[in-house]
Amino acid sequence: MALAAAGRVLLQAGSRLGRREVVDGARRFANKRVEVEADEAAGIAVMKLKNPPVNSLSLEFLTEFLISLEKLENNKNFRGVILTSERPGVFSAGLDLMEMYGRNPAHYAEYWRAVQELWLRLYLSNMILVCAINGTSPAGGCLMALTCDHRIMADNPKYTIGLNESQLGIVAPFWFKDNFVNTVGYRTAEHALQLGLLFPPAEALKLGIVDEVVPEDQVHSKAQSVMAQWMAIPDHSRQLTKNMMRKAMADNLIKQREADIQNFVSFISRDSIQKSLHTYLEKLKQKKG
Ligand SMILES: CCC/C=C/C(=O)SCCNC(=O)CCNC(=O)[C@H](O)C(C)(C)COP(=O)([O-])OP(=O)([O-])OC[C@H]1O[C@@H](n2cnc3c(N)ncnc32)[C@H](O)[C@@H]1OP(=O)([O-])[O-]
Repeated sequence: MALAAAGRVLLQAGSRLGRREVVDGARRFANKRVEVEADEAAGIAVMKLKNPPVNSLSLEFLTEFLISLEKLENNKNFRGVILTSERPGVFSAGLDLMEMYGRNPAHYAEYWRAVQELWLRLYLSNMILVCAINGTSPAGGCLMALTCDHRIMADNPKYTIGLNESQLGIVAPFWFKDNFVNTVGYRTAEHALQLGLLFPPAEALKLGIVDEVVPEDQVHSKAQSVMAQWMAIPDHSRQLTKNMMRKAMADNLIKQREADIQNFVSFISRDSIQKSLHTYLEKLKQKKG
């Protein structure tokens, strides 16, 4: 119920943005920050993140992404989605730091609700989600990948993936942590989360953060062949199994959603946390210069 209500709010916000356009009938649609190549006959869509420069998960991005996802969910012909980046090199830089820095509590609350919604919608999706990780994917970017049923990463040692929040002086919330623990196991998660570790593809594969590492130019073909394998399983049995595996963890957030928002708002509003974010943003700037 709460999920549906939040979804409606996002849809209203999306139509206010007015940036959605339908291109080429049902086959392809795009808004400013997400491009969807939808092959209705095959039942598969490719969702490409395109929020330059680094696909950060801004509020506008989240709104547009959720609208596109809902559109696919509402069309029963679509059974599978491949998530990838329109910009090879960066899958997603994670949550948008500018949404969490120097804003007011109402903004933090609105932003956090949208981040929760992204996770819940992806994590509980009935569709098959395959992630084609064609670039670096820290923090929120890693979380998006973790919601998928299968993860394929490009074999480029420059790319990293993981939950690096503690390096920024912030803390991955319990549901990021739960999703990570359920993927890599408790001890690995405990170690990696405290140190905020980011892993290159070979290590990510060893730890089970990703399921496969393939040459960069084969990420998309591999994603298509993995999708074909998953599509061969009857939907009802796969969906019931997925729900059985995931429902309890999602329910844990749903039942304390408002408290989680309040926690985030009071945490991120602290002077010490704002200072940490300021320092991190300065570091990013210096790296550039
Ligand atoms: C409790 C909360 C839980 C939090 C979860 C999270 O996800 S926290 C997030 C944890 N995420 C991270 O720790 C990742 C931080 N980012 C990086 O490490 C690198 O940007 C990169 C490796 C992703 C790409 O390297 P690259 O050499 O291709 O690109 P570049 O470095 O030159 O950046 C280009 C521009 O983008 C800007 N910008 C970058 N990221 C963000 C962002 N998340 N947001 C907003 N802006 C961001 C950057 O400042 C610069 O702006 P400028 O100066 O042009 O105005």
